[in-house]
Amino acid sequence: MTSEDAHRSGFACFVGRPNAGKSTLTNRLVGTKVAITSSKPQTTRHAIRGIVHRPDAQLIIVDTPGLHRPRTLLGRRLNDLVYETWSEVDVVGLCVPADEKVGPGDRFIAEQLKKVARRTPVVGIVTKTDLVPKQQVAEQLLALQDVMDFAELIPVSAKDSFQVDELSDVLVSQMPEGPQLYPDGELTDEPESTLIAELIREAALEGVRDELPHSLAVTVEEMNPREGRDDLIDVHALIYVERSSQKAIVIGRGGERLREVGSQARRQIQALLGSKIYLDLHVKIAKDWQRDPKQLRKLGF
Ligand SMILES: Nc1nc2c(ncn2[C@@H]2O[C@H](COP(=O)(O)OP(=O)(O)OP(=O)(O)O)[C@@H](O)[C@H]2O)c(=O)[nH]1
Repeated sequence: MTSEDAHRSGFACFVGRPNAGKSTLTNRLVGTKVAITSSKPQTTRHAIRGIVHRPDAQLIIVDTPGLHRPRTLLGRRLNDLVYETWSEVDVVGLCVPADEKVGPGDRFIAEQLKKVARRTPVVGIVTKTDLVPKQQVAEQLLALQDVMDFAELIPVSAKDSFQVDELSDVLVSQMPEGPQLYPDGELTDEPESTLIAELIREAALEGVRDELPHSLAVTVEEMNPREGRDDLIDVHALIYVERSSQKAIVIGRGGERLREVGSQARRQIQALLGSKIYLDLHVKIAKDWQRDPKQLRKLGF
């Protein structure tokens, strides 16, 4: 093998302001749903890895939470996690949606990238190109070029799969030569319970008020095959909120919302596990958990 066609492997992560399309792009690259997506900003909390298997390369994608003004202990921990990720990966993709002007938010992220991860190459990605005419994509690429020094610039649409393979090529070209790091067929190294908790959180966030997202956390307390049956798994999970008013929102009138959340999450979890599940969901109040180090640890932060 010459170095031209040697196997490459490494880590990539996407950054960008909330709603830039990072999770959707990760899912499209990996080809299955691993990171949660939502029209609400800042819903990605865990560094979920999706793995792209190619004959010539293995690309591990780390999906970081959004950077934001740290008002709580959780906010600070999330930002630290972002900075740590940036300096450890082989390449960062800075995502800017085609349908929104390049602005102070993007420049702020670029400045942080230059400071924290000077040695990490950055690829500029214009996302959601399906939403605007070609001319506007070209203009967006030009505007993005002024933000920082990019290793490469590329427009993509996760929705239409436009240029997604090309993006994969560009990211792989920044990886060092190296062997496959994960076995074939593995899509993510997150434990199943974390993915399940994320799916429940996603379902619980659907259609609720803007202030709720950061107050919601989900833990899977237990997950066991039903005794005497090999086709059913019992999953017991807790949804944590901070106040009784939030508990009321999540549960809904007569428990209606919680039932909807449960049945939506159940469908997704069944697809993930390939098995029937019984989902037992409870809502608990953990007062001000975002400010309490002990509670944060318990919830996995
Ligand atoms: N039309 C179109 N919409 C997209 C595309 N990619 C993402 N979206 C939508 O944009 C919204 C945000 O997408 P996400 O992937 O959740 O964005 P994100 O950057 O991960 O968001 P945070 O987790 O909040 O940081 C969702 O409603 C997606 O459906 C795309 O290629 N085309």
